[in-house]
Amino acid sequence: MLSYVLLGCLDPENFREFKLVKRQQLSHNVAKFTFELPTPTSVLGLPIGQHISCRGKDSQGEEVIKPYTPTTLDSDVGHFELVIKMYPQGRMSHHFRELRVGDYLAVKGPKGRFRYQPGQVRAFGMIAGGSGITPMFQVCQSFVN
Ligand SMILES: Cc1cc2nc3c(=O)[nH]c(=O)nc-3n(C[C@H](O)[C@H](O)[C@H](O)COP(=O)(O)OP(=O)(O)OC[C@H]3O[C@@H](n4cnc5c(N)ncnc54)[C@H](O)[C@@H]3O)c2cc1C
Repeated sequence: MLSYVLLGCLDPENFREFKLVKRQQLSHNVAKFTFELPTPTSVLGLPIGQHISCRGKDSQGEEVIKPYTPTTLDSDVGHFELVIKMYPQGRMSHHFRELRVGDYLAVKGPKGRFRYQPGQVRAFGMIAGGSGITPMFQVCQSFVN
């Protein structure tokens, strides 16, 4: 775990820019965004159960910062993915709707108090709605791995 923190690409104090390399539409208002890490062996450095802050501009050009949970783990090297539901009038949704391959996203983290250690508990109960599935998906993936 410590090595992930040391080698991770996140900075809890400053935003860092990551390049969008793939955008895949999953439904009419949900898309998967794949961002490149600095090297093919880099890890994001996000403890399981934690999230990142993403910074963008709304339709008025004003800065907006919102939390998101990558659906990838640190075992996925060289990239990380975000699955985003875009709301018609959502402020950060506007930023993601406009984001094109080759653009950069400003990200800061890790954020959050919950930290899951594999084997920490015998059973997990989860309740999630809509895009709230993303943190659950992250923890579920770590069970499977
Ligand atoms: C820990 C955490 C992790 C998260 N992870 C994810 C994730 O992985 N993926 C994901 O998609 N989301 C995730 N979210 C939710 C995310 O942070 C945002 O809340 C979400 O993307 C909406 O932000 P927004 O700025 O686009 O919408 P907002 O601007 O906050 O709008 C929210 C709602 O209000 C409506 N609205 C806004 N303005 C108006 C208006 N003028 N008139 C009428 N309606 C209006 C919008 O249409 C929308 O339905 C996460 C949240 C948390 C707390």
